[in-house]
Amino acid sequence: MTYLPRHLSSGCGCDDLSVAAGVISIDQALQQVLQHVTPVARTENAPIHTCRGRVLAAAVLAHADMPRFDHSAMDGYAVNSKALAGDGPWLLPVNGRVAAGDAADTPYAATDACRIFTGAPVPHPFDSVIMQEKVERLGNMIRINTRPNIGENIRLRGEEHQRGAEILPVGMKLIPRAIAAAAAAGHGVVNVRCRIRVTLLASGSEVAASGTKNLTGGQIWDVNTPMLQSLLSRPDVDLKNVIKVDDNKDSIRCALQSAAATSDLIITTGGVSVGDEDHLRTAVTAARGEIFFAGVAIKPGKPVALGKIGDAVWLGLPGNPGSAFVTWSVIGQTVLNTLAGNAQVHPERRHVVLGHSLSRKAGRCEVRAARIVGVDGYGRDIVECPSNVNSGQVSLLATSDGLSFLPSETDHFPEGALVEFLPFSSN
Ligand SMILES: Nc1nc2c(c(=O)[nH]1)N[C@H]1C(S)=C(S)[C@@H](COP(=O)(O)OP(=O)(O)OC[C@H]3O[C@@H](n4cnc5c(N)ncnc54)[C@H](O)[C@@H]3O)O[C@H]1N2
Ligand code: MOO
Repeated sequence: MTYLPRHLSSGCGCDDLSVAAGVISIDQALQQVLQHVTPVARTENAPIHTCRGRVLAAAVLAHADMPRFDHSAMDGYAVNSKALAGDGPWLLPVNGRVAAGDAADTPYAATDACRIFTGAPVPHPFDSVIMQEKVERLGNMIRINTRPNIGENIRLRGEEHQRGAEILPVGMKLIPRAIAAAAAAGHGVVNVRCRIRVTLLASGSEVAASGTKNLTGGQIWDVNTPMLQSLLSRPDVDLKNVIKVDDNKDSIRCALQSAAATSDLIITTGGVSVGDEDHLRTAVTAARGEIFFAGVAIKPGKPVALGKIGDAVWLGLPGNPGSAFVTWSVIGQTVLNTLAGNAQVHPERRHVVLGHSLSRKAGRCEVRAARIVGVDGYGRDIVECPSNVNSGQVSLLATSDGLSFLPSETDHFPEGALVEFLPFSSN
């Protein structure tokens, strides 16, 4: 059987051969992210039930052995199997009763039995619990026909983990199962990274609020703001400001400077390309910011940029909504996960099978929305992609299942080719 590795690494794994002049590969862009972006240092203690989606800033250690004491896994009778002489059946007197919550610190005679219930501590010297269905009750006696195994139906102290054991590692994103594990280890509060303070800035004089009635001239509805607001609606993000700015370098510079004072991350859309009305890069520089890269061999989304203004990271997404979505998914998520201290910085990709042949112009790694249409004989998902991509179109994204990655140097893909796939469910 052929095993394909689950893709947790950075790029598309194939876009580092020939890239257009002046742009870097997706892999290189993601390396730049890891080089320049560091986790936000602020941490806080929070009640565990509020921590879904938050990132652990300190490992969760067990406050006690788990289970904390030997206890019964069944309702029945605790007996001492070593005291059952010869062959059965055996008759034992039932002296005592232990229920969940009882202390059970009084020892019993070795030849006694004790009524016991699920979760109750097992008193000394009992070494097994017989389910009540397997016992015949005769007044104050029980009759046992089969010798119980030592340890039968007893959960032993520390068998799951010992006091001090690491239950959850630093950098883990808390899912409900992890919250359960923290609670079982004795924690009511955990230490998590503070939420990442984000400013979202949509640039473009033509951009009008989504839903605006009676658009005039060259106005368009704002797609990027609601799209990114919803993508940023996650527990590790505090979306502080949502701003719209016209294509004016000074206005953009002012907005960036004030955002930098209150944000860990500034996400802008539009104005990041090379035209006279594209002011983001010059505004970042005018705000005494630094640009790490501007231009990646990704289609759509080539002008995507990363930099820093003061202590705030700047992520410049292109204006075309399809490009903004793709670059957010491929690069932005890694930026945010890194800031959030999440140990898994890259969204996880897997391999899927192309359900049809596809030809295109090589040069950039192409990231196309894809729909899962079936499963092949090996259980691998089969996907279909649209025949071409327009970075302004987002309606297709809404009905797709994920993004497929077409390597930069390849211009023809036969039916059945394996391609990388980033499922939307993990976004
Ligand atoms: N001479 C060149 N021109 C362009 C290049 C290039 O390399 N050389 N790259 C093209 C590519 S690729 C992209 S992608 C776009 C991105 O440019 P910008 O990031 O500067 O984006 P804008 O020009 O501001 O806008 C592009 C497009 O998107 C619309 N838009 C902007 N904001 C929103 C919004 N919030 N909601 C919906 N739509 C939005 C805007 O009206 C434009 O139609 O540059 C190419 N040009
Ligand atoms: O890279 Mo752009 O997003 O093709 O239009």
